[in-house]
Amino acid sequence: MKKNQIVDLKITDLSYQAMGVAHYEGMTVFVNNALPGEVVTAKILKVKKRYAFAKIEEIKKESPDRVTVKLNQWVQTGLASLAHIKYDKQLEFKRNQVVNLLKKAHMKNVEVGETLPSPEQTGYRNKAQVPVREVKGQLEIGFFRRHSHDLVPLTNFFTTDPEIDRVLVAVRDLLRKYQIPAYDEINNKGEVRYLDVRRSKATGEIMVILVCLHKDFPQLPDLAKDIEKIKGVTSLILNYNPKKTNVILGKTDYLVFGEPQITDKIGDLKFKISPESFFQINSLQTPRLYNLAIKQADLKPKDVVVDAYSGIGTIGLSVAKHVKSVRGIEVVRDAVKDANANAKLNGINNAKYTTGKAEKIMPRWASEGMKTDVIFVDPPRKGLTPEFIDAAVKTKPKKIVYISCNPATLVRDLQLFQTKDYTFNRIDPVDMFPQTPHVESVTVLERTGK
Ligand SMILES: C[S@@+](CC[C@H](N)C(=O)[O-])C[C@H]1O[C@@H](n2cnc3c(N)ncnc32)[C@H](O)[C@@H]1O
Repeated sequence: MKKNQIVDLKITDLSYQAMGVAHYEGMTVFVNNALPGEVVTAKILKVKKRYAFAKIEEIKKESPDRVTVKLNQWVQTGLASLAHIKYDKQLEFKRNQVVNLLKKAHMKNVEVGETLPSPEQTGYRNKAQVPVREVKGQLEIGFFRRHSHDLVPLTNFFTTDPEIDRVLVAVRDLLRKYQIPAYDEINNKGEVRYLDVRRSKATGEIMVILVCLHKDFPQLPDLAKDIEKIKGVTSLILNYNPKKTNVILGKTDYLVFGEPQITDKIGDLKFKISPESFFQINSLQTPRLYNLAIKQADLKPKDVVVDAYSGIGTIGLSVAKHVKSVRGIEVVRDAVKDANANAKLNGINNAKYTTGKAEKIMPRWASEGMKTDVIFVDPPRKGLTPEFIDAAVKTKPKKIVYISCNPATLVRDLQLFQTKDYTFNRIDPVDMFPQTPHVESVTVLERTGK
């Protein structure tokens, strides 16, 4: 097989990154945008030892699950790489990810629920973080083409709240008006690197964060005055990121106008959110995810609860009024400040959040003799660490409720829990990210030993 070769392929599967999978002369070929059941003529783009990448030249037989996508760029950029598949098939795809990983790990007798659909399938994101770059001599916002830093200009981000798209475009136009340069990542020059916009569905407040190379620039006062006039915008923050790095946000925020936080709601509780703090991006699906987790936790008034990887305390504070106490752990200092302030804001006085790495704090608590009843964990994609798992089980919780955004690390961690007298019999996938291959899920582990 050679680069640029044209081949006919029968697509038999969908990879976990949503690429069509075919086999050709002993090689596995990943075909962008192709669906199982399709027959395509494809051009080989890259050849490795055992696999290759290809792109479709022509679809000879189309899958009945294919839907027409208004903008090809949504699929090309990875912004919405499942958008060409019917929604019910997307849900099936996500469930299958979990089923296949369990099978690979020889984990039997586990029921995998149907994926809980999201109430909104597009426009559901309450936050957008979009790169700003110069393309053909003009400042543009958009999304990077998959596996590259080539900006594809966009104004409709499809999965983002349309009100956020409106603000993104308005700010882009102002950056052009004041001739503020886009970031040039090759030479680490220019000014605006990213636009980060958050909108609270509950209050309508909109926070704009300009991620900039410098702390200040001459046009900032005039730009700020105009941004303040954009309908709905309640605060502007300059995030200072001087480094040559792929990390989006720098370490320092400067408040240009408005409140330093945005207020959102989950159920009856209010949450104040700082720019660096994590907040679930699918506002309508979040309470449904939490309810699924909390219902299965079967909490009692005497329970001591740990909320690990707590963000701004959304899970722990949602249960605090029904249990004895909540202790939370979170690594981002501002998020911990938000969590403790959010406890006060909601009249909760039995919840306390601590700054630090969960894999360091949990062993400390265990060695101090802490006993728990229920532990909620909601780690980032890399999952838990053996140190955390060891310490968590030492505190002897009846239940560990694992909210996961990566089924591969989930299954790895569940295997380790099984060696420590914890068992589980079902996993419930929840669609937090429609049109993308991301799989969220809830698993409840129960203690079997004494
Ligand atoms: C998927 S978010 C969940 C947040 C929260 N439970 C929620 O539902 O909004 C994961 C959180 O873990 C935090 N985090 C990442 N690594 C961590 C670590 N080693 N120890 C503690 N927290 C960590 C992140 O800052 C983020 O707030």
